[in-house]
Amino acid sequence: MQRVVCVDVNHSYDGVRDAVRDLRLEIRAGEVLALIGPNGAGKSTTLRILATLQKPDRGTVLWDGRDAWDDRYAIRQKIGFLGDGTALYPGMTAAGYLTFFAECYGQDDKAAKGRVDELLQVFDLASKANARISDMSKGMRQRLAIARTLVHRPELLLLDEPADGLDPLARRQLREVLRQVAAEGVGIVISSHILRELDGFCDAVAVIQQGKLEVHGPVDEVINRYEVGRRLHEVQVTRGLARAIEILRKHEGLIEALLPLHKGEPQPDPEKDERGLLRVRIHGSEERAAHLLKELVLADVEVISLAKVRSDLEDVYSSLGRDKVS
Ligand SMILES: Nc1ncnc2c1ncn2[C@@H]1O[C@H](COP(=O)(O)OP(=O)(O)OP(=O)(O)O)[C@@H](O)[C@H]1O
Repeated sequence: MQRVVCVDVNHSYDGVRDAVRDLRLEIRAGEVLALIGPNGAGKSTTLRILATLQKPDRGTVLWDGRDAWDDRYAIRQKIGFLGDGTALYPGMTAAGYLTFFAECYGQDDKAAKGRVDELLQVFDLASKANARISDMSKGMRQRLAIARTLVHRPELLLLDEPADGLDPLARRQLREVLRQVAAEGVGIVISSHILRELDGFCDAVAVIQQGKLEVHGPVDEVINRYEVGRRLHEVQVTRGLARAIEILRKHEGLIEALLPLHKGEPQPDPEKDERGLLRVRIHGSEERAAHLLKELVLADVEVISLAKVRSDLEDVYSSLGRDKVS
């Protein structure tokens, strides 16, 4: 697979409300696409349509230019899918479960054993190979479910909220595994309503709200388009904190937060403390930021730096929320 494209995909379950509307998405080989949206936004529906488990009412999914629905039986062999209610058979062992799926995909005993051992290692489950699924923790079961999606070396991996139930270490491990899988040329779509999980890990992002795609593109491009990166700045003050606040307050809505200069230090009190970190949103040109810095320095405020904060997807998301409200 080189490219999977959704072309104007629409779907409604009840004929009244659109679960997804005019969806245009593109997934490329080796790319991790984050599908982000609140509950009920249409993420699972999108993934099910991409997996050819749901026929869209209108529009098509093209798999290297060919209609995926028409070719669905062949295409399903190339897809790894983790749905939101993936069944695990509690009486099976971890190794038995993976072997069962490897055999379903037609692997002979030797190939199946090799692949199962490899996946148990990768997902840190080797010591649980012979444990019954019913005796495994939620996180282990989730790792096993994800391992199952890779048994047949898919070309497109579709994961619906895969980090659900994983602790922070397991989440990091999952990100590392998925980056390796992507590096082998697999296209990955991963849905979540928790943005922090996906920031800094995916190549492209699609934000979906009420069935409609709000943003789609490479992460950096999306962040730049929303200009959130350019707006948020941090001013590190070592002397003259109260004066700095007074000056910045003259510019309405500028100050977002006052924080300690270093993590772990107490919250500064501008009446007593000289040092602090101010988070400010500077709209407009770079010259405006330079001008503010000059104003601070001329007022004898000692500033270590006034610098842009690299924005993350969280900012894009909340900026979208603001756009919608206003
Ligand atoms: N099987 C179904 N029958 C009827 N309506 C459905 C069905 N599945 C989803 N919907 C509706 O379609 C809309 C989109 O749901 P979907 O599950 O795709 O969203 P989601 O973004 O995955 O949400 P969540 O994060 O809560 O899983 C919702 O309004 C939901 O109620």
